[in-house]
Amino acid sequence: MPFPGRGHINPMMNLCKLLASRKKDILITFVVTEEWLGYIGSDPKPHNILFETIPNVIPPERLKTANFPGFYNAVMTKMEAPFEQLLDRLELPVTAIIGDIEVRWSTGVGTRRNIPVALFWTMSASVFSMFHHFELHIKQSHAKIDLIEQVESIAGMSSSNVEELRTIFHRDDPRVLELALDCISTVPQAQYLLFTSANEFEPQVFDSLRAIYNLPVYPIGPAIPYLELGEGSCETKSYLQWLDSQQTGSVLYISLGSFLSVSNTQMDEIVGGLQISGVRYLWVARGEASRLKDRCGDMGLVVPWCDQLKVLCHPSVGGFWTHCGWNSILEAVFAGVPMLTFPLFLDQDTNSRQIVEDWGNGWRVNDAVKAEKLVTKENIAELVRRFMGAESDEGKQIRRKAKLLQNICVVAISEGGSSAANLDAFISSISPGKDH
Ligand SMILES: O=c1ccn([C@@H]2O[C@H](COP(=O)(O)OP(=O)(O)O[C@H]3O[C@H](CO)[C@@H](O)[C@H](O)[C@H]3O)[C@@H](O)[C@H]2O)c(=O)[nH]1
Repeated sequence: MPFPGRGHINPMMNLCKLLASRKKDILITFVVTEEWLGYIGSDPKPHNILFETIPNVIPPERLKTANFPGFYNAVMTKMEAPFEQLLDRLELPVTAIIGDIEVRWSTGVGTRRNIPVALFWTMSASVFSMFHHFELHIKQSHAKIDLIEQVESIAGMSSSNVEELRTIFHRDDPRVLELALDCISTVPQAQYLLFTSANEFEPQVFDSLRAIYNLPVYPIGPAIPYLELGEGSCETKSYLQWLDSQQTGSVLYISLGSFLSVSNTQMDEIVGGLQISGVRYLWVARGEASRLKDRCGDMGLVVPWCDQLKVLCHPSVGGFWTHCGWNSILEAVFAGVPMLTFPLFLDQDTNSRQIVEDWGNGWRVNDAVKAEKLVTKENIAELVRRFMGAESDEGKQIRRKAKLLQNICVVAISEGGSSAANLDAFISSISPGKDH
């Protein structure tokens, strides 16, 4: 049961494909709303993953951004009953439920029906840990989340995390933070905890989570579509052909996420800055693609959507300007591409810091804490030129770090690697006949 959003459905489907590839006789029912079946129903998938739907009981995707707290709340309150009705209709008994933590109610369903539940977290383990410690602090001090305004420190949390929580509290709707914390509080009722991360990406955090929770913690990631990289239809996409005609490492790939947009003024500065920089770029701009196309001239290609992992793995792509959604970051890590970070929402400031300060495979475009401030086209041009330039020592350094992390990633998902072993351990523990 994924949360209905691109950044959640994709990793959940990738997780299911990984499970199906390692256990041929598994049968997976992937539950989506009727609206989401329309978006992903015809995507290729193995025969042992089946779609089932629940009615459109939540607001449609096109209204999501206008009232995200309302949408988030609807997922947590309206989907549980139709999900249970669906369970009653299924022919085969369910041996395990994998539920996105952010649907909140899957552990309740599992407990009532005596079905083991694996909760799946689609952000980083570091963000999970930050929310966990904040939730604990609030519970223990009987305070409301606006206590983040006054506190200097919280046990188990770095001062950067406290600052990032403050940013989330101010910039995003506090109701979203409150609901996310509520979801985290359900984790002790689950039987397993799954992450789309690799143990080696956030080793101390995973150690501490294993000490906190009395249940198996499995980092199985990255849950990105690497199994399908070699596949594809015969027709080559025009943007891949365009990339074929560019020089190695010369193209900056830009994507600012699947559902939030930046202000028009900031967008104008980004377009202006790219033009001045002289760097070639491929920009995924969804609804804004046609407006941007007219203004980008012949240095850039603007498309509404692309096969992102294929693009990041293309040899012509030398950098990624990202809004820091966790899936996009994992794809860049897998591809060994350094990042320019431009966080906009919830976990993205923490992700940006992880890239810039912990991993060293990227630079910031905007300062996380002062994200409201406009970044001018002059600053953008200078940064992009420096970032993509082949010669500078600092540029070489982030590219070296990106390759190092890529190697760690490849080892983790290869046979005998930590993520592959965790997938097998999870499969074995939910297989019939095992004692949960
Ligand atoms: O042209 C495109 C653009 C995006 N994608 C895919 O869309 C997904 C986007 O996911 P992500 O990068 O995580 O961004 P969001 O959709 O914005 O993710 C939401 O969910 C994430 C996981 O919970 C959070 O980290 C983010 O902050 C939150 O905005 C990824 O799988 C991309 O590969 C494409 O395939 N083609």
